[in-house]
Amino acid sequence: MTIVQPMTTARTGTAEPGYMTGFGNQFETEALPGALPVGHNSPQRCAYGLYAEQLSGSPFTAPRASNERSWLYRIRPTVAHWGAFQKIDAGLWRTAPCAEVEMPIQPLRWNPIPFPAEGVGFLQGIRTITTAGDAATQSGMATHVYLATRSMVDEVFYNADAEMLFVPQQGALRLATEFGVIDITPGEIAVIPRGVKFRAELPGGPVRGYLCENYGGAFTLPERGPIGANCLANPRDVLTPVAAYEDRDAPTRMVVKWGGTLWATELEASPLDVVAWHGNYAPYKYDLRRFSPVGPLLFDHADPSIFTVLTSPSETPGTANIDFVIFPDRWLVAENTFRPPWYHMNIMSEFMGLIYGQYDAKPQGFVPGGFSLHNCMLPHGPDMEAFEGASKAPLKPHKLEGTMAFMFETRFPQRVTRYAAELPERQAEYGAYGSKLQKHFNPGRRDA
Ligand SMILES: O=C(O)Cc1cc(O)ccc1O
Ligand SMILES: [Fe+2]
Repeated sequence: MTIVQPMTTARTGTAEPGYMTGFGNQFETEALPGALPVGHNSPQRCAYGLYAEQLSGSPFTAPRASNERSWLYRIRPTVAHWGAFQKIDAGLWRTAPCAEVEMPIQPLRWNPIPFPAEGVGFLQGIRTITTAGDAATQSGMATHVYLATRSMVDEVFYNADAEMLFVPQQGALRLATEFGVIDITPGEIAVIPRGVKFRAELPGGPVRGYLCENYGGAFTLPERGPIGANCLANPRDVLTPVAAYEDRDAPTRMVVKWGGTLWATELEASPLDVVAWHGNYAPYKYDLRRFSPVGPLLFDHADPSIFTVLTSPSETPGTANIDFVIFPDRWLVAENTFRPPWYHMNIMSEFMGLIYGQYDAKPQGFVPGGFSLHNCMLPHGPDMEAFEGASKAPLKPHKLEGTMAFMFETRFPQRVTRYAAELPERQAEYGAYGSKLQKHFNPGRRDA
């Protein structure tokens, strides 16, 4: 297999080899000198006999701030691969709308899903936990756990239904994409835009992680408002790969997810054959430990939106199709304050996962690799242990360390799949965790 290493790496500062820094830039990168046309998108004949192809992530007429497209200079155009397709089994992968089971009204929580003893490939290992909205109307999302013990070999995939946000929890994942190669390990995330072909490889053994399929507006960095120009996820820490192509004439299976169905076709060559590209529609990665949290410096617990890494906007300003929020290492300093999350009910619905460490609202039972769902307008908050501990803890500055929980929060109710509802890892007793909270009321004692 030929993976041609990049010749140009418009690298600055702290970027790792093979990546360019910045978010939403107009990037340009070429793996052969002169492969990118200068001042031109579509010359009569492209250098090296390449084909030019535009990949549009937004309508042509989208406003500049949300207009996304790239030009790809490739060995064969994608349409050259368009042979006979066969519908294939989507396994445990589901697409919204998906009303397989009644929506439970309880809070739900699961232990980590174990690896199947017989091993599993990457696409077959995607297990849908929740779906929300409707992929066909380009709104909503699906949450999944991915489990894989085998790399994709002679196989590539693209998703026409959704942008894909990968959140590794165990093991290193290599995403060999049309735009270049992205390596991620737990603590990092990667986003692959809708329509971008890739192959998932496991350089270090089995992988498990969380995956959010975003059917709606492309993820972007949230506005910072009065926070100003710095902190939260800084654009310079977002990394986009430089061009790297395969000139590989070997039978390759291409799987396409389109309209909730998986389709497969046999190609005579690898379609990861983009020698050069330019534009602002491209995959990227980000190390969540670079997130600079901003929080309450004197009293009270702020809304978790202060920890938004990426947001998928809807047509209603401030009402996200999805917010991707993290709970990273940080200092808790608030005085005379109950420091963990408050008890609450929320119009948005909250899927949470734990990458590593302990989550302060649920110190036990919510374990790395596990996940929970607190749906639209269903009450939740710290469990009894967290409440009792935090109500009595001395309020010295305290550092939450070695922890990384996250939330996929959406404006739409999330439906669990039959698979998730029936998983043996579902914690049957979790729904009643709130009933352990004690009555402390004492009308005769104001400073109870
Ligand atoms: O429910 C949760 O644990 C997530 C969450 C955290 C927080 O600090 C405030 C609100 C919220 O929904
Ligand atoms: Fe919540």
